[in-house]
Amino acid sequence: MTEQALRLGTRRSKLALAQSGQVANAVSQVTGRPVELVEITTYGDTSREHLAQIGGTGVFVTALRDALLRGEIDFAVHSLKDLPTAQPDDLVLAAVPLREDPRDVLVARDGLAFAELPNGARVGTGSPRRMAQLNAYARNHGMTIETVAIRGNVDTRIGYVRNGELDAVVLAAAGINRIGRSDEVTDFLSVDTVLPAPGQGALAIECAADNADLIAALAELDDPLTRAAVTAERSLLAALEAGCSAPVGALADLLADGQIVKEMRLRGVVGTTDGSTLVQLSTTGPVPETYDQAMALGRELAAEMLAKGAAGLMGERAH
Ligand SMILES: NCc1[nH]cc(CCC(=O)O)c1CC(=O)O
Repeated sequence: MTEQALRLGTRRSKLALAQSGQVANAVSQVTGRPVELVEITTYGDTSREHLAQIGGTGVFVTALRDALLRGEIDFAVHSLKDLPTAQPDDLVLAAVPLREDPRDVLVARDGLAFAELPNGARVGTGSPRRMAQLNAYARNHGMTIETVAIRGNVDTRIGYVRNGELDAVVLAAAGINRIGRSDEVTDFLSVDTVLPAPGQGALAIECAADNADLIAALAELDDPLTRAAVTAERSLLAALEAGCSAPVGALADLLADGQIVKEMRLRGVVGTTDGSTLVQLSTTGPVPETYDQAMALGRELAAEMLAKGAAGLMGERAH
């Protein structure tokens, strides 16, 4: 008798299907069971509004979570950066696999790097976080750029450069890699210039809290250091009371002395979208061994950023 297939709920976008396909293979290896993809349309997929306007929080995940709670699917794969920081009691993040490249990248005409863009260049991004940091960099380097609010899937956004409407667009490296279009990248933006969104480049595998057998099996796909890093980043976001469409960047990484890992560093930034003001700070602490320690690192940095006026820069709160 063949074992019953596990049902993996996924969005239908090319990116979602690519990352769900990868996870499906990994899950079928660790469980020995076949995995079947169940495609689900979310509000974020159908709404044509700008994410900053619809609030951002959870627009890509609510329909998947509802399907989990109704028992229509066994687990769901999300881009961690799209996941609201509040975790519902009846669902658990069973695994956060090893994160891939967390950076943002530029896709520009004529192979241009960001610093080579001509004055007046039109740079497309729907993300207030990217706008704030790109505009701040431009101001500090005597460049003038015009950030243009766009949205749409990765192919659509690259299309704006191809058809000449924009000089460049900014995307997540992880997304462009996962759909196999990394040869379009003309510049990898240093995290010293643009801190990524909290959780960027990481996936989250979520299932119902009462599904103990599946939770135990999925735990094999968890990467504890990725989980510690994204937990600190998301704790910062939560403590700033910001949503995923707020102009907040964060990245946790490990500081090593030779081969020996010494500390975890958490960097954070909040700014106005015109780039005229940025609050950018970092803190370090022991490499977290528990969820609570990772959370504490994020809260500590948030407190320092709030003391420097971060709250006043976030504009309208998503919630
Ligand atoms: N905002 C949508 C979104 N959610 C996750 C990714 C990319 C993959 C990731 O960060 O894991 C993207 C596209 C992008 O920002 O370019």
